[in-house]
Amino acid sequence: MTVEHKDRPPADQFVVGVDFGTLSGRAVVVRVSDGAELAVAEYAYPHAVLDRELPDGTPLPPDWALQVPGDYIGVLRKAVPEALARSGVRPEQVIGIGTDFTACTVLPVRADGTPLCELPGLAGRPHAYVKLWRHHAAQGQADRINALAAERAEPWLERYGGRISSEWEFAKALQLLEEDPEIYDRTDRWVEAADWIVWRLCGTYVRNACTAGYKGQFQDGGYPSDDYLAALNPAFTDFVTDKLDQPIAQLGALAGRLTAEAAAWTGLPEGIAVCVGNVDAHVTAPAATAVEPGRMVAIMGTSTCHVMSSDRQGTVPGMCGVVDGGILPGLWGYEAGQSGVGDIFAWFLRTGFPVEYAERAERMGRTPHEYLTELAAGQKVGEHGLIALDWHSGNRSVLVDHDLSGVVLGLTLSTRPEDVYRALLEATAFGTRTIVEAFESSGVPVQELIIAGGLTRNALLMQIYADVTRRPLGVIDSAQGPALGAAMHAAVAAGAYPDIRAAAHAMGSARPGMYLPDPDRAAAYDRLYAEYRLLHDHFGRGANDVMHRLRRIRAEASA
Ligand SMILES: Nc1ncnc2c1ncn2[C@@H]1O[C@H](COP(=O)(O)OP(=O)(O)O)[C@@H](O)[C@H]1O
Ligand SMILES: O=C(CO)[C@@H](O)[C@@H](O)COP(=O)(O)O
Repeated sequence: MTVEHKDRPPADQFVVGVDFGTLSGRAVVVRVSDGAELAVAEYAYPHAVLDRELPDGTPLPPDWALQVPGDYIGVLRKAVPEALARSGVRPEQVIGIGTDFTACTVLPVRADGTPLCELPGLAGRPHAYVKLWRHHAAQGQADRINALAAERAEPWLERYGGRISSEWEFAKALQLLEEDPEIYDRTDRWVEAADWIVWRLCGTYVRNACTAGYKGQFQDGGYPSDDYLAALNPAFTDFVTDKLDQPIAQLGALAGRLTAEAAAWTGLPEGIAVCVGNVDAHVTAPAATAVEPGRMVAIMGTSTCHVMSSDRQGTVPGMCGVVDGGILPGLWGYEAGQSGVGDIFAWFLRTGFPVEYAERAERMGRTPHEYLTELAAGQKVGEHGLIALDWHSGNRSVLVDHDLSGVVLGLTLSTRPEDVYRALLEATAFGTRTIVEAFESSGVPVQELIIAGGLTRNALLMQIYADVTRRPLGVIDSAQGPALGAAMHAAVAAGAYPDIRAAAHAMGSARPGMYLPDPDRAAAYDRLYAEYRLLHDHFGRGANDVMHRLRRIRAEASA
């Protein structure tokens, strides 16, 4: 069904946005004319993240993080029809569906898109599964990729701040080749989950420009050369030609039409527009109306991604990449990030939240996060005497080293759980300030910080970020920013808007200056931030390599 473009679409047209996060998928039914979200439904992945063992019990080494692709189909079969039912919208009123995904979340598939982990006899092979974005076991391959690229002065390296991450497509594929060549050989396509889910919806495999650029190193019309790949590993020479290369489409483009199978899963009409895939961070920028240069959106959830468009092409040390049109057409899209944020807070709840605290929280009707946040909120800056490094999941920006690890300094016998929890909240704010300062000192100005993602629910965390960064914080209006962004791109793909900027002005919204920096707290945080940066450089830039030595000791012990 094609939609005639009008100045403002009719109020009875709707789109569905589906945000595939780390632990769950969220479907939202959105009104095309104004971005109103009529209903949302969430489906938690039954297998969550496989980081200890496969479903059949096969053990996994440290730093692995896999997922089961069937869980993603569960989101289409459960969350989408549930959101549609809750919305009261009739299926025939829906003109398109858009999706966004975590990235780089990649999987090996056969030519028809069948994941290798679903093939007979491969359920016990770790490399046959989806490698989640935070799969960090390819750091060795990433180190070799970086060393060889620097040695050969590969032109694309500077587009990624000088270092390629172990989280991205080439490092993960090289690990697959070198650790399970049979699975590598049986892989017809190496696919981003962002594109695989669109393939499942419309039967067409097209790569989206966002993951191709940031995670697949596609720059200036090409990938890293075959002879560079051959120098990495001769068996890797044809990786791009044989397993990666595929037509690339711009964000907001039409990937195809909803198939009969996907219509049966979702309850949506066969033939509606299916938008090209997108990434959960980048898709959120227009939902937060950040369509002008210099407006940085930090999507804070399990991890944090910092995305910002600029009219300047620059090199920011340790950024995740700069891609022409990576976020918005016609502008350079920058990405940076912190691979552990909400994940670090979750780790502390698993390991440092005493039973008596849990009982008190339950009696008060608070979640563990809410309870610890309330206890921590009353403290003055620095009162706990702690400082932490937010590297429990490695460091994505600006050091790009996932063999680094977390630190909490200053512990005494009187340190309480709420003290450590607050120190962890603050450490992630120091990490964001480090990134913002890297942009500023590289000549790429950050005019405004807008927060999106699940962590906007924590007001103390937001205020800490305002105080630490000494910047007013805007907050996106939508509690489902990525899903709204995906819905907006679906509206463009369905022809309701000429481009994503027009959709952003009609459907996106954010509140500027929701959290303002307090001068006294900001001054107190400057002292703690100075200590954070000393630790950052001491442990992260080679002065003391103890974190890497500990990993080697652990690897030897676990071997
Ligand atoms: N009130 C809270 N304060 C701090 N962290 C929270 C709170 N609620 C949830 N989290 C963390 O947020 C993360 C989930 O973020 P969310 O944006 O909902 O999902 P995703 O990262 O999958 O998109 C989890 O790691 C969880 O520990
Ligand atoms: O890395 C990216 C985007 O480039 C994210 O998809 C990844 O950090 C996961 O994000 P979430 O924390 O699950 O929202």
